[in-house]
Amino acid sequence: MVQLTQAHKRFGETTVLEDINFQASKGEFISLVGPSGCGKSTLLKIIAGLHSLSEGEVVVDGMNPKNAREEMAFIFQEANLLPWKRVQQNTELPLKLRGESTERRVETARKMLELVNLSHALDKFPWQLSGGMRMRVSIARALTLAPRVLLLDEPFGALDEMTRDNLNEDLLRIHARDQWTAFFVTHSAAEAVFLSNKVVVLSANPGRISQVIEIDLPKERNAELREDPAYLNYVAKVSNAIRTVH
Ligand SMILES: Nc1ncnc2c1ncn2[C@@H]1O[C@H](COP(=O)(O)OP(=O)(O)OP(=O)(O)O)[C@@H](O)[C@H]1O
Repeated sequence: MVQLTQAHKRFGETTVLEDINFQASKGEFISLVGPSGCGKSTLLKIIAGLHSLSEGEVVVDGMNPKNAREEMAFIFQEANLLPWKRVQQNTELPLKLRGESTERRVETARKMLELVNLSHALDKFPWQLSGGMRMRVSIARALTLAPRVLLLDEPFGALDEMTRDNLNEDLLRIHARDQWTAFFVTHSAAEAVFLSNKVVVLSANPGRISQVIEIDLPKERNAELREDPAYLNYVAKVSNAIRTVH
């Protein structure tokens, strides 16, 4: 679904990403971790077609990312909701921009808001929501596009631990249903392990793939897993890989 071959990215004289070779198949959940500034966000933006490569190739579903934009959705740390629009209208926005009919927009947005447990909040404005609820709207809005690739840049970084854990579980439930391919940037080893089947550890200056850690845990994951020794071992392994990366 996503393939990077000999990918290099420079900003001016500075090489930010070097020699990135990686591929993700349909339905994989890949987390990107590594020290601050190692190029995680840049890598997501390259896959999204928002930055172009200096050398090498990136292919999304057989296409140049710029031609695959309709297949991808991006979720940022900020929910970026329009303050003067209600939850329902905020969620419909991408479909409106795509020129979908009102009927289809309304129906799809309602379904996605139901999926993120926000059916009770359709008429609220963003300022009437908690941080976790705003992020749920942001997820619902991205899902209206029925993406095949979902790119998430530290989406839960600003939330408290319990809200983050709940959202992680919801995200996995939706992933099991829809099977998009996910690239998820996080600073949390625990979050990366809980969500992913692979954790990519990047080193900094320049950003290179230091390790790919396969997470061999059951596909169905719930709150109980957080106390499982196998899960905790993986968290220790990923934490250690981030700490010792060079
Ligand atoms: N548009 C840009 N122009 C120039 N330099 C950039 C640009 N975007 C990012 N950089 C540089 O590229 C490097 C990687 O940035 P990036 O945001 O991808 O790192 P990151 O791993 O996501 O960091 P963090 O974990 O702190 O969010 C940084 O040194 C940054 O200053």
